[in-house]
This record gives sequence, C-alpha cells and structure tokens, in this order.
Amino acid sequence: MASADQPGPRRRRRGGWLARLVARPGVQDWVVRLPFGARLARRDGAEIFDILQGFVSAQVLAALVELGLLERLLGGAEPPDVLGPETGIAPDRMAALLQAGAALGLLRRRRDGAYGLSRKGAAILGVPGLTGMIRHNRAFYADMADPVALLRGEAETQMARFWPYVLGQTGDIPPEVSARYSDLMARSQRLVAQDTLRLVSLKAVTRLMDVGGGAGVFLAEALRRHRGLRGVLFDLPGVMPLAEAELTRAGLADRVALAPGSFRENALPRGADAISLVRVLYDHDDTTVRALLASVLEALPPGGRLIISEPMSGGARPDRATDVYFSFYTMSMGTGRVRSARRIAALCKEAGFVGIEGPYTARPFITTVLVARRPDGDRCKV
Ligand SMILES: C[S@@+](CC[C@H](N)C(=O)[O-])C[C@H]1O[C@@H](n2cnc3c(N)ncnc32)[C@H](O)[C@@H]1O
Repeated sequence: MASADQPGPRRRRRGGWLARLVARPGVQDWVVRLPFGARLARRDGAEIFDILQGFVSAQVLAALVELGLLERLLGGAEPPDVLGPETGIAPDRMAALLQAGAALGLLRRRRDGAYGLSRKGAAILGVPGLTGMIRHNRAFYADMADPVALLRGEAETQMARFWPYVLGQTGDIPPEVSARYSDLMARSQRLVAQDTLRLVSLKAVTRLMDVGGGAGVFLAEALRRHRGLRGVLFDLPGVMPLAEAELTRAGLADRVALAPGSFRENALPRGADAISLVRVLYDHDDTTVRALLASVLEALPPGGRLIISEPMSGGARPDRATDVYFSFYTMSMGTGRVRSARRIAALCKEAGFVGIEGPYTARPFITTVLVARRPDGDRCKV
C-alpha cells in the first residue's frame, strides 16, 4: 500500500529504460569510448566498489576499536611489530590492519613504517558514545550478515534480544538489561540533545516531559540551558535508577520528577506544557506510534508543544545515512522503522496536532526535529 514515504504503483513503473540500457554488458564498453564516458564509468565504478566494500571498512574500524588501537596510538605512532605482540596478532596481519586503517583515513602511515592517529581517527575518540556504538554494531552486523533472511523476517535477530522493549515487554525487564541499553543510548544522547536544543527554542516552556527519556541526558541538557525550566522523565521502571544517578550526578535531581511507567499501558502524566520524544518513535510500529501520539495529545494542555527528534528518512530524496544504516538498524530491532519527516507529520496531524513546524536538521545522521502543537481550542477529547 502507498504511504507518505512511498510513491504509488503507477509512478514506480516509469523510468526503467535507462537502467535496462546501462545494465547491458556491451553498453558499458561503448560508454567508455565516448567523450566523458570513461570518466563517468570510472566514477561509477569507484562508487560501486565503495558500496561493495562498505561492510569490510566497517569491520576494519571495529577491529581498531576492539583492539583499543585508537586509544593506544593517542600516545604516539607505533610500528606493527610493536602493536602485534601487544594485541596477540601476528605482525604481518597487524600491518594489514594498520595499512587498511590508513587507507580509510583513520590512521597515518609514517615514512619509518610506524602508524599514528589521523585527525579523523582522533575525532572518533572525541565523539561521545561513538566507540560504544561501533562495538554495539557487532550485534547489528551479525543480523546484517544475512540481509535477505532479515528482510524476510525469518529468524529472531540479535538486536531484538538487545532491545527487549520493542518486543512488547514492559515493566518487567530486568534492571541490568534496561541499564545496558539505556547506558548505550545515554552515551550518544548528548549529541542528539545538543543538536535538538540548537534547532528548537524552549524559552516559553515551563515544564518539559521527556517520554522515553532514558538516562535523562536530554532533560539535563535542556535544564542546564534554561534555569527556570522543570522536567519530568517518563520511562520504563527499570530505567529509573540510571536516570536518577545521571540527574543526581548533574546536580539536577531536584528539578526533575521521575515518572516510571509504560506508554503502552499507562496514561502519560499531565502538567507539562511541552513533551519531547527523542529517538522514541523509530523504535515502534505505526500502531504503537499512533497510540503514543494520542496519549501525548491528551497529556498536553491546549497550545502545548510536542517535540520529536530522531534520525528521519529522506523520503522522496533518499538519504545515505538514515535510509541505509538507521533503516536496517530499526528493521533488525524488529518493530521499528525510520520514517520521513512528512510521514511523522502526517501521523501527528492524524492524532490531532496542528501547527507542525520543521523538519529542522543540522546533521541528518544525528537527528532531525519536528515540532507540533495541541490545538488552542478544544478540538480534541480530553
Ligand atoms: C532508543 S531509546 C531513547 C532514549 C533517549 N530518549 C535517547 O535519545 O537516548 C528509547 C527509550 O524509550 C523507552 N521506552 C521504550 N518502550 C517504552 C514504553 N513502553 N514506555 C516508556 N518508555 C519506553 C526505552 O526504555 C528507552 O529509554
């Protein structure tokens, strides 16, 4: 069925003639002989090869992170025959890994045969949560090893086991399991929070409720920027100890009320004039999202604002980060999906929200933001 993210069947059939022509083996030989053809074919070839080897590049990065080599090289360049024995890897294989890291621009090869960290390699260490995410990709890439099985939904995925709430489990998730995934999210949440708060203003907000707020990093960031603001953190009970610890550490515990519960089972608490959903919708199917948006609308006062922030599909203009990485990431979680801003706006409208603003983004691979409002007059049931 066509959705706001997909064109209808009539448009899908058009435009295949060029692809069919280019796919003929003889045509490639002919293109190379045309003026500009050789350059075009070379560029296409290089780009195709880049896509083809993407998995291997990611695994080279994973090996550098897992072996702690980025941190190790912070102290200065080292040759393979020093790093090999330190990590239990034969020097010639270590040389291959370091050479691959240099080819990817993560390391720099020096004339004396030692390898040091490049600016890009060092930046990986500086981005909060990135090395944790790279390690965590092991589970995701295990699911991606058989992409057709994943697409057919043939087996339980490793990712579904890592994120148990997407399977419909609620308050009874063991605290250590909740803590594990919330900790991973917390590490990367600061970047999402900073981008979100640069894109939307909370000046007029007095109480912000972050639903699915995890460890509370978004609330903490918002409260630090707005002294008069108070917060409510709504999430599964198992996540509360982590949130409490994070907010206490930030010295903000007295400005945030913790509200344990499941939005699948409980009404959301009232009293906030803005509600945020940060990286929440893309974990869930449309049925859960529709119910959640209805619940948010009910919890808001007339004129109250909803802020949605998460990686969004490029929709009509497919986006390399969100329509590849995040789309398959959420698919391997089981119930999630990356939606375009247009699709999310349509779901908000359907729930009764008005005045939809956005999408705003600085870096689509970090997040995109939409803002909506509960109508001032009483168009919706309370
Ligand atoms: C992907 S994490 C995002 C966490 C945080 N907002 C962030 O950006 O780091 C999704 C969050 O939604 C919470 N969550 C999932 N299902 C929930 C439910 N039924 N009720 C309340 N929270 C839920 C999870 O516990 C988790 O903290």
